[in-house]
Amino acid sequence: MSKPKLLVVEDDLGLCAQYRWAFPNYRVLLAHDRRQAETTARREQPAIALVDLGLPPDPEGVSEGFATLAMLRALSANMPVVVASGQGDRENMLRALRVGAYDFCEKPVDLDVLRTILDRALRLRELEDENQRLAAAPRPSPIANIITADEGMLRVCRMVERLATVNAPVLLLGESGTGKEALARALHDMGPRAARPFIAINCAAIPEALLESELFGHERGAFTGAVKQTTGRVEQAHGGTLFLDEVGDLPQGLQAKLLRFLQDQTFERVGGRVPVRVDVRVVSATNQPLEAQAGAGKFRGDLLFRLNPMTVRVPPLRERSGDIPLLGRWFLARYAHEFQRRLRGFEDAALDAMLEYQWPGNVRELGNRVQRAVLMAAGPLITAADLELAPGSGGEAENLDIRAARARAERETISRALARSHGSLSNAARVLGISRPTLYGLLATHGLTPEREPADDKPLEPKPPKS
Ligand SMILES: Nc1ncnc2c1ncn2[C@@H]1O[C@H](COP(=O)(O)OP(=O)(O)OP(=O)(O)O)[C@@H](O)[C@H]1O
Repeated sequence: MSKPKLLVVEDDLGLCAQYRWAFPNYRVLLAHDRRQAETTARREQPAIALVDLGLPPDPEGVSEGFATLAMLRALSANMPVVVASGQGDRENMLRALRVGAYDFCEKPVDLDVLRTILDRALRLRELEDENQRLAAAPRPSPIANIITADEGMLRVCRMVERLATVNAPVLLLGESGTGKEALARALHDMGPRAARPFIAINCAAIPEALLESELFGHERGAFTGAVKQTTGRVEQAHGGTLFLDEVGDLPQGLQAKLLRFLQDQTFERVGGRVPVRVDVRVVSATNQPLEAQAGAGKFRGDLLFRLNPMTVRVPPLRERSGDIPLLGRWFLARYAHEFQRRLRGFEDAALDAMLEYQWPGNVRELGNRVQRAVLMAAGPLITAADLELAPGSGGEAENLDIRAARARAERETISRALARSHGSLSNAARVLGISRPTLYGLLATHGLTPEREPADDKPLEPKPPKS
C-alpha cells in the first residue's frame, strides 16, 4: 500500500531536511511558501498537512501562515492541518484552532510529539473518509428478509438487531403489512432463542370463545368436545418466542390472564388448576393506538406497561417512498422467477403511479399487486394498468401545508429520477437538472439512499428471493 502523503509547508530548509527523515511512514511533500503549497496540494491531494505560521513574505508574522491554512481548508475540508509556531505563541495557536486547524505544535518541535499528532490526524482523516463513503453507499439492511434503503426503516432494523439479544418484551407498532411479523421473526432468529420455536398467533383472527384455549390450552373435559388435554400456543413456544399479533384486539378477560402470565410466567390451562410454568419471550404487535385505548379503558394500562418496555415504530410504506421502486423490483424479480416470466421492469408511468399511490396495505399490498401484474403483463414492461393503479390516482389525504407539499414533491421527484436512472446518481442528477453534490445534499435531507440496479436495457435476471 502506498504511504499517505504529508504536505509540509516550511521555509526553513534545515527543518525541511529533518522532517524528510523524521517521518518514514509518510511520503513527505515539501513546499516553502503558500503558492507552492497550493500547487502541490492541488496536484498531489495530500492526506494531511503541517504548516509553519511564519512563512515568506511575512516570515516574522503569521499572515501568510493563516492564509495558507485558509487556502488548504478551502481546497479540502477533510484534510487535517497541523500548525507549527514559535514557543509561547498560544494566542495564534488558539486562533488557528478556531479557524479550522486540527492541532498545533510549538517550535522547536519535539519530533516524537509531532509524529503522534500527525498519526492521530491521519487516523481522523481515515475515519472521516470512511464515514463519508458509508453515507454515500447504499447500506444493506442488517435483516435478511427486510429489503429497504430507507434511513428510518434501516434505523428500525438496527434497533431490532440490538433488541434480538435481550429478553425483554417488544411491542411493534405499525400499519397492517408494514413488516411487523417479519421483524418479530428477525427478533427471534437473530437472538439466543433462534433454535427454539417461534409461535405466532393473530388475536383478531380467532373467535373470542376459542382464543383462551388456543393461547393457553385446555384440560380434558374442560368443555364439550375437549376430549384430550391440549397444549396452547404459549406452551408450544416454551424456550422460544411468542408473537401476539393484533394484541389490541385481545378481549378484556384474556388481557387479565395474559398480564398474570407476563408477571410470573405461569398460567393454568382452561379447566385446569395446576400452574404451568414456561419460559417464553413475548413480542407483540398492533396497528391500534394502544395508549389511547388504555386511556379510554379499552385496553389495560398495566398490560400495556408489561408489553412495551421496548417499542418499535415501523413506518408505513408511503413514508419511505424510496423503498417503493426498490421493493417493486425485488418482488418483480421474485415473481418473474417463480412464474418463469421474462420481464424487463416497470414502465416509467407505472413507477410514477406506484410513487403516487398511498399503499394502505403497505408492503403486503405492493407484493400482491406486483405478483398479479407479473401474471397479467402482456409486454416486457409492467404497466400501471397491470398493477391496477390508475396513473396519477394517488393521494387521498389532502395536505395543504405548502412547505410539506414542496418537500413531498421534491422527495417524490428525486425518488422518480433515481428509479428511472436505476440508482445512477450522475444520471439522476442530469435528469433533475442539478449537480451531483446538490443531489447528495438532497438525498441526505430526505433520508433517501440510492439503490444500485442493473442497466435498464437488460432484462431483469430472475433471482430467487432471500428466505
Ligand atoms: N421490507 C420488506 N422487505 C421484504 N418483504 C417485506 C418487507 N416488509 C414486509 N414484507 C413482506 O410483506 C408481507 C407483510 O408483512 P408482515 O406480515 O410482516 O406485516 P405486518 O405488519 O405483520 O402485517 P399485519 O399487521 O397485517 O399482520 C410479508 O410477506 C413480509 O414478508
